[in-house]
Amino acid sequence: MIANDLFRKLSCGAKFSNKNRLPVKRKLENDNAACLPKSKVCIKKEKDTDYKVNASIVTKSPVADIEDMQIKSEDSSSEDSESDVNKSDSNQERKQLAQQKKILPPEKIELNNLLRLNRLRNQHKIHVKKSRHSPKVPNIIESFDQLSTDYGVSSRLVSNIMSCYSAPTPVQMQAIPILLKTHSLHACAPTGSGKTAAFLIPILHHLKKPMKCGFRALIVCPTRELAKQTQREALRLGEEMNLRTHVIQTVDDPKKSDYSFASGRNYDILVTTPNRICYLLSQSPPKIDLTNIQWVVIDEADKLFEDSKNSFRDQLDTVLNACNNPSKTIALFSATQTRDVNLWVAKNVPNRIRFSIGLINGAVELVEQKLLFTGSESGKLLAFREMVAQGLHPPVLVFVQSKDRAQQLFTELIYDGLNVDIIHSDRTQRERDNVVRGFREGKIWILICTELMSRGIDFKGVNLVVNYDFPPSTISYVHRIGRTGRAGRPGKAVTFFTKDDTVNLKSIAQLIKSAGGEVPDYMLQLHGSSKKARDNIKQKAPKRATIRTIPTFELQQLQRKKRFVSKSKGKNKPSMVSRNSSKKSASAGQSKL
Ligand SMILES: Nc1ncnc2c1ncn2[C@@H]1O[C@H](COP(=O)(O)OP(=O)(O)OP(=O)(O)O)[C@@H](O)[C@H]1O
Repeated sequence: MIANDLFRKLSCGAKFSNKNRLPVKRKLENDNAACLPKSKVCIKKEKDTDYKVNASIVTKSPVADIEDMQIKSEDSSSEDSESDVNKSDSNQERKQLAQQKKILPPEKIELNNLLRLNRLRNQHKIHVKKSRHSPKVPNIIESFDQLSTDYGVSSRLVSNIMSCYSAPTPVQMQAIPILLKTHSLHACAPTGSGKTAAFLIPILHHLKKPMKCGFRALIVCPTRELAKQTQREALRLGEEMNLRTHVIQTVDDPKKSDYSFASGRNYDILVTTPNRICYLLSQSPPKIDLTNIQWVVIDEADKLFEDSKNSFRDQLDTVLNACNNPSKTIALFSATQTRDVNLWVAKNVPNRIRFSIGLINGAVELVEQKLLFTGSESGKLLAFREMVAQGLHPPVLVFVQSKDRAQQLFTELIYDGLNVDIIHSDRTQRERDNVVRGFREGKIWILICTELMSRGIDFKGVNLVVNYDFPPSTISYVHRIGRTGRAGRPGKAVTFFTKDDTVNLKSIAQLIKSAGGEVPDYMLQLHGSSKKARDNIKQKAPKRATIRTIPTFELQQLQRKKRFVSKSKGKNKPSMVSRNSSKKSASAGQSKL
């Protein structure tokens, strides 16, 4: 077929007499055998083209080939009238097409399509993990248009989506069709990869319009900030659909916190933290009715499963018992996964589909990551000031390990004349809301925060994350630095460390390396720390010296001591510093920087 096709192209415009009408294949062979200089050129061309055609066939899928053939046969029909050869050519093509159709039954075509979709899954690093009880995994979607053609999603919703986003992200490609088919799901996808829209779009589609039967969807988030952000996204995607998305503001005011059966039930979607919902359920009679819930989404699932005083596992049991609709769909999303969550999900949602995008618990490759040894606490402050002096590009998020330290750093930086604020759980809700708004609007350039803000919060265009205090775990690291490098944008993350931060240093260095970053070899060769040490550091942050500028006088004293130490070391005398490690580290920091 290829030779015929080529021949037709090369011979375009030439006239053939009847006696030249040999079968095309034979004619080409004859031409090759007795080639004149002119025909040599033709043959050479023919070979070039032949090569190209062959190459394109190799790279295309069988389905694409069939489509190609159909297009070619249509094209050639216009040329056919020009010569008899072309007519016979076209006949032959039609025969071959019919033959192909015979060779490829509809199932085979379907199979080819599946192969193509699987190739796309690999390309987007979508890894589906099959389990015994999970249903058939729906095909991925490649564009948002498919939502209306394949799933009957309303044009209103599709146009809302397309006014926000042009194409689905990998997690959306796979999660949206799964949830549109109302299958339960457990998905793990990198920070900033669009998980929120992945669950909101199917929920908005299924709920369609407001109804007076109370909450039909429940989204559980670890913090109120994240709940409000999810509500905002729901309002944006559900514009003009009139669905009512509610965040519980208060549980103390009886008038404002009655969501019981008798309360009018003018709500559709509830976004909340587990504590609030459990509190309302624990009232007698319960102040919230969840009997009509068809969708339960657990966002940041592994955070909610972290052991705390009010273990979320118990809370979740309470919540799921209250959502007693047997046909509800349960979806769990997170950027990181822990064994605990996997075990819980396997036991409680056995029929879920499980998939992940890219490396599980990996850092986003778009973030340029750096580990910076500062020697001591005062070294950190110097390093931060140095970064400011060199020019910071706001907005910048700075993570510290406690509220006290947030306040200490704030006090230092505000006197440097920086446009800085803090957010932590001791601030009132109004203060927290104002700070988040100020940061979003660019009024605050540097936001100092605790672990509270490490999960889920989507500040547009954060340029830099500074881990002023070393994160308590690799998972915390992934989430903290995931506040930058979101939705395909690049970002930077700098993590300060001192000699007190060795427990997770190796694993974080490995993580940076696997995301394509550079780390010194010695970090990768460190001994791995024990599980006990890792658990301890998660439970209790290391004790650190107060964040404060060391007055010049004190600094001189420290330097004198340092000189004394180095002299006495030279004389092999016991070091003063070895008896006072914090001072030793302070001086080390000064020298380093
Ligand atoms: N299809 C898309 N195309 C472009 N941007 C998108 C798309 N979907 C979502 N986004 C944007 O990507 C950003 C991150 O989305 P989102 O907050 O849902 O991420 P996430 O995966 O939940 O992150 P995290 O794990 O940190 O919670 C948001 O600003 C969102 O508007």
